[in-house]
Amino acid sequence: TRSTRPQRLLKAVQKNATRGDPQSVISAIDHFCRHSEWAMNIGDEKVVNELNPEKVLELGTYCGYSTVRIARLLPPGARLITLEFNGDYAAIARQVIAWAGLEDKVQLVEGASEDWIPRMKEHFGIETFDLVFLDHWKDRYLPDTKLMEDCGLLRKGTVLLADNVICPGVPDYLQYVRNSLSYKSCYFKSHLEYTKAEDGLEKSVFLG
Ligand SMILES: C[C@H](C[C@H]1O[C@@H](n2cnc3c(N)ncnc32)[C@H](O)[C@@H]1O)NC(=O)c1cc(-c2ccc(F)cc2)cc(O)c1O
Ligand SMILES: [Mg+2]
Repeated sequence: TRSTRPQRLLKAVQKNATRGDPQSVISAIDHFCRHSEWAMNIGDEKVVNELNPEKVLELGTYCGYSTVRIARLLPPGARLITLEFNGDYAAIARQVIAWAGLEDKVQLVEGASEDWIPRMKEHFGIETFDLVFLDHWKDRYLPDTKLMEDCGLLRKGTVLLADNVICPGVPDYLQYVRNSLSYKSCYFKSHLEYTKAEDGLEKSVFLG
């Protein structure tokens, strides 16, 4: 059978990127997406701010592109936990993360966000997160944000960074973080990865 897009993305990484060099992995995936195929990553325009977080949670790993983008910026000892419920994608992402040499900073968990958010404390010994990157099914952003609040995983100053708030769009989530007194929210206009369509990131700081 014909290979899948994630499998072709992984091949492009193994062919064009240098083991242990995260930047070369990012460039290989950018090149693959921009010139050969479109994949649902955060694009090379949506730069993740230098927040210097110690504890990061990513919802929706896909092929691990944004995982590598974030993890390469983490200081020594910092950790990124990323959740992906599609086993095929998780298998690809694991190899992309390993190729970048970031496996000791990244913990990829194969499972659904709604099942694993309540287990962060007892299973990973996580008190609170410094940064959460929301990039999974768009109708899960709001329920999972409320779940993280209820599980006490957000602290004063935790940053929620939500991808695709315009395209495909997350209207219920935007309405919540922009009107809730518990968040200070701002929008970073960008483009849907590798296209001219408008998209953007919403950055929301939890006020406690
Ligand atoms: C949702 C996907 C990303 C991944 O998330 C995993 N996932 C899901 N729900 C859960 C969960 N509840 N727990 C754990 N993992 C979970 C999944 O399996 C995908 O691998 N991303 C997108 O769909 C996505 C789509 C577009 C896009 C834009 C314009 C178009 F015309 C079409 C598509 C752009 C983007 O930038 C995206 O990110
Ligand atoms: Mg996305």
